[in-house]
Amino acid sequence: MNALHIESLHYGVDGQPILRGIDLSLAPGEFAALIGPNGAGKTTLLHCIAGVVSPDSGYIRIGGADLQSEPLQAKRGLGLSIDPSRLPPVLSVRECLKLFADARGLPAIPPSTLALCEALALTPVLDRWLGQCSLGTRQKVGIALGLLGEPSLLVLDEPLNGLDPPSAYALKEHLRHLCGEHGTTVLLATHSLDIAERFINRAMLMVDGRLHRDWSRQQLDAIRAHPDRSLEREMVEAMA
Ligand SMILES: Nc1ncnc2c1ncn2[C@@H]1O[C@H](COP(=O)(O)OP(=O)(O)OP(=O)(O)O)[C@@H](O)[C@H]1O
Repeated sequence: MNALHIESLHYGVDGQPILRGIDLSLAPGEFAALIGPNGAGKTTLLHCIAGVVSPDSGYIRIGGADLQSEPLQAKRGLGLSIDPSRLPPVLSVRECLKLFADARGLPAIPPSTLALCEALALTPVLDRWLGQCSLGTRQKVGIALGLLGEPSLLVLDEPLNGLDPPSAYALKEHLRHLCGEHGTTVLLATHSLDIAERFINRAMLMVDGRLHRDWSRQQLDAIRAHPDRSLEREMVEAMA
């Protein structure tokens, strides 16, 4: 069964089409990047998958459950990184993690989340108010919240933005471990092609609300192995 299956997805605002017929399937354990120019529709697609906005037509199935007709079952397996601007400023990092653990039905902040916090250098700020944390720190908290409870499908919007290099490295290694060892599926939207191309095993180029090009694991391996090729260059050529 696919971790994510999308068919003929359309979405628009005020009569303006934003997503123009998306078909996409991700298998368990796939580590996929959604790339593309500004305004292509990447965030909108992630918001449709997370149920933040409802598509005008089409289907989204998460782990076999239809997002529209079985939303609770579909969202049970989904983790979404939280935008740092939406974190409550008057809660401490620990209180916020605890709140999300409660919402997932967990008795406490799971050890795996505390281990991720340690890897992301969040441990020293666990008792600091979110309103007093830097943007990069809140970005890390938003990621830790999305990963809490080890959901089987992770949807991350620009997770590497604002992360210092050691934290970005720790996050990539953590995600790679989740995909490889736990069969977690990751879909992340990113502009950090130079970083992403080294660890993803699938890349999809979105242009003007459509998936324009898809690179498989084998094609990415060939790009990595060639001294003159890069995903950045492939993307520019695909858009020419
Ligand atoms: N609520 C909204 N109302 C009107 N237009 C919107 C709304 N949300 C998104 N759009 C438009 O939809 C298009 C796609 O936006 P989206 O944020 O999904 O793109 P993106 O690929 O994530 O871009 P970026 O790389 O810049 O983050 C843009 O033209 C944007 O202006």
